Amino acid sequence: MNIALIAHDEKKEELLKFVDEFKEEFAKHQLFATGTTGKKINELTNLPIHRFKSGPLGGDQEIGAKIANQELDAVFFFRDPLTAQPHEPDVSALVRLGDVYNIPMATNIGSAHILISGIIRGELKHA
Ligand SMILES: O=C(CO)COP(=O)(O)O
Repeated sequence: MNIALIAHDEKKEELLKFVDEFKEEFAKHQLFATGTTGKKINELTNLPIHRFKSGPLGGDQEIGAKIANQELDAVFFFRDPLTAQPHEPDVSALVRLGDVYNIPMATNIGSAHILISGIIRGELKHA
């Protein structure tokens, strides 16, 4: 499966810990990320990961384009709901496209655990 991993700055530690915890599973998939998130995941886990631009510089839009081209099967997007983002329109556009194309998308650690469980069990449509 093609999986995108994205986190806002205040949520990066949480996503890193999550990816590290499920490293064995993530290693079985093709991973994509926004720039800084991908760099940090790769440094921590050594997992190969395709990095797009940093979110505020267009990375969210690049991932959105991948969704529109139906090239992503699942998205983990740990959003920070308490901090204003300069690229909020891009964030909304990414989430919107996820809904347009019915892409399973976890936007917090609670739903992330459910989504990774589904992936591990092969319950996703494209798994
Ligand atoms: O801003 C982001 C998502 O909206 C994430 O971008 P970075 O991974 O480059 O920090």
